[in-house]
Amino acid sequence: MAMKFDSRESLGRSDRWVIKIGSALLTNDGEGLDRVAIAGWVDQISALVRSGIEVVLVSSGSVAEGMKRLGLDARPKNMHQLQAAAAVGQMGLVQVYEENFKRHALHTAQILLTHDDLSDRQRYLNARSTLKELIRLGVVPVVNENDTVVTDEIKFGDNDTLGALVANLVEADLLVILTDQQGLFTADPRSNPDATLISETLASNESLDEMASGGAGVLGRGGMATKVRAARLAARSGAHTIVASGRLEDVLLKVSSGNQVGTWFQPDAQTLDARKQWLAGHLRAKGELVLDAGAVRALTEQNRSLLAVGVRQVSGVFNRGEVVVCRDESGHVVAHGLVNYDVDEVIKILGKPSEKFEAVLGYLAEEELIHRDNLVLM
Ligand SMILES: Nc1ncnc2c1ncn2[C@@H]1O[C@H](COP(=O)(O)OP(=O)(O)O)[C@@H](O)[C@H]1O
Ligand SMILES: N[C@@H](CCC(=O)OP(=O)(O)O)C(=O)O
Repeated sequence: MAMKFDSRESLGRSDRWVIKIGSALLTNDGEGLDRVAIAGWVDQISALVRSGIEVVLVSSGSVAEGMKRLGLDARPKNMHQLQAAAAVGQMGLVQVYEENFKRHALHTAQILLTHDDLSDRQRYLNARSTLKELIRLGVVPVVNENDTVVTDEIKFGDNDTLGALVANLVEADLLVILTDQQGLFTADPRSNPDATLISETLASNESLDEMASGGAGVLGRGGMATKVRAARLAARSGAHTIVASGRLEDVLLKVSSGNQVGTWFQPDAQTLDARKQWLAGHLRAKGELVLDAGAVRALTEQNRSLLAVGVRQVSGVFNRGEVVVCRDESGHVVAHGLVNYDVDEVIKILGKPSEKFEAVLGYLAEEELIHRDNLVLM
């Protein structure tokens, strides 16, 4: 299958972009938001919108701005202090975007999301419809994590992941991640001055993990590791990702003219349909199943449904219809799927063939524990 965007030029002309601006870039050396820099990105985004590109912005910066407003020197360690700082700072963040987009006669909209919003199918579909309607109206949505209500268990934590899931949600062609480095280097350039910039790669390239293992900056959350992961998540809906420096002059306009800036992560040929992308995007599931080697082969090599007979262990609390993670016996994630039985029932039927279900449970709801239509390999 020919790739839809086979050159920087064609990608630069694509219709729908998600642009993520990271904490490391947005903040002025711990002095709150860098308003001059933000005004510059807004000028560029406005030019893109005027040229017909639909843009959803994912912006970090609430914690950094909140820290400044509350007079805090260091990022709070205490969860509630952090959430309070985010709540205060989010006001400043949307204010800056609103003011700047107004200069270009463009409206903005605030969208705050949590992981739960995207795990629940109905809320996911609602978020999608609202974002698409805003785009249709020519409004620039400004998305951030809803830091005030998230807990450790349910947070995205870094906005790269959020950006990728938003790219899936709106079926973007391109995810642009602006950060404080020129792109992905062969090693963390902060500690490896000889590292070189990767200019293009397949998102699935496994050697990227080692290169990106260097951690984040002082204010950033995930470093390059979450950007590589984001590129892979975005690739599931066929989106390309460019990681580039937000400090490079006219960086977004350069991307749109097809200049070779940053690192271009290309998706593999195969993309998932929208429902399977939603399944794949579950980063934290309600439960886990451990599969034996035969079940792993049935899923990965033969494209079969998961039967209870191949399941060795179950954990978590889940009901029929919820998403569970399937792992092999060494702990590697093999698949995500919508399970056909509640956890109490799975405990009773695991390791058993389907014809025994009736004797054990008193009924047979489905032969498969997870039907292959509801399974996505990871
Ligand atoms: N291989 C690499 N190439 C480039 N940057 C890397 C690499 N490994 C780690 N990093 C670090 O990732 C940081 C950017 O991530 P992060 O601090 O999370 O920024 P942001 O807030 O923009 O997401 C850079 O400052 C850099 O030091
Ligand atoms: N939601 C947080 C952003 C989290 C964060 O810093 O992420 P990232 O920009 O990916 O390093 C905030 O607005 O401060």
